[in-house]
Amino acid sequence: MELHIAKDAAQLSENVAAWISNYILEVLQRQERFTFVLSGGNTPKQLYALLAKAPYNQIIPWERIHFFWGDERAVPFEDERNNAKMAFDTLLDKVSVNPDNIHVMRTDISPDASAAEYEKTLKTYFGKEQVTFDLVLLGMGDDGHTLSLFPGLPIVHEQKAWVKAFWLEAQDMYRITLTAPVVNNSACVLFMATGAGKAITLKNVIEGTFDAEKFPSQLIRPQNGQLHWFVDEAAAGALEI
Ligand SMILES: O=C1O[C@H](COP(=O)(O)O)[C@@H](O)[C@H](O)[C@H]1O
Repeated sequence: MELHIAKDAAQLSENVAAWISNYILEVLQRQERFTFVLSGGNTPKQLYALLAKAPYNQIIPWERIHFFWGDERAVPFEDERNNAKMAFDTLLDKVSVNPDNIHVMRTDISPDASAAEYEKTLKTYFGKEQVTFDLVLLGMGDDGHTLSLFPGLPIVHEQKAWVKAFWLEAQDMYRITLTAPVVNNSACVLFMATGAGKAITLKNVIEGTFDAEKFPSQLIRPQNGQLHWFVDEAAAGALEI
């Protein structure tokens, strides 16, 4: 695991934008297409806005990138809480992506149907054996959740399904999420976490004993890939390093 600490959230977003851009360009020297899994929530908004502007809007070959989502809130696309809408508003509507390469988790059908359809999409793209994303961008909630893997819920233990929908009582909505084993097959996973509100949880996730039931972000350990944590000083405040 590599830990990268930035002064604040703005600097963090700059650092991640530069890192991702270099990584995409490097990987695309070896292969034709790049698979990029986007996260939702607040943390990546600044990053997406930066990627949509110079120099990144010009140097990244956007038409060669396939976009996927790590999780979705099952609310209509027009709803501000919809993770895909946030990515369209901040990034995808502003760069020259190929619309056929954008693979959203649908919220206009039932959550279970959407999860089944997404799993089919992944199998069509990657083949039936396993998914290997080039880059998975993740956030971590103050409670230690990542994707839609929330503390204390059965979804944390899912080993078989690649994508699953479930009712999230605490937020009065369905969630659709990739599962931990799928993400752990990726070539690279990059977490972003900012703010003092995440400091104690981050310490538990990175330095604490393994308790995925309590801190699902601990489940993310790519088997053969890289794991990067990009955090700001406020989030890193309780770490011992
Ligand atoms: O609900 C979600 O939360 C996490 C973390 O969000 P943040 O607002 O603390 O950055 C996010 O990564 C996930 O995609 C989203 O659905």
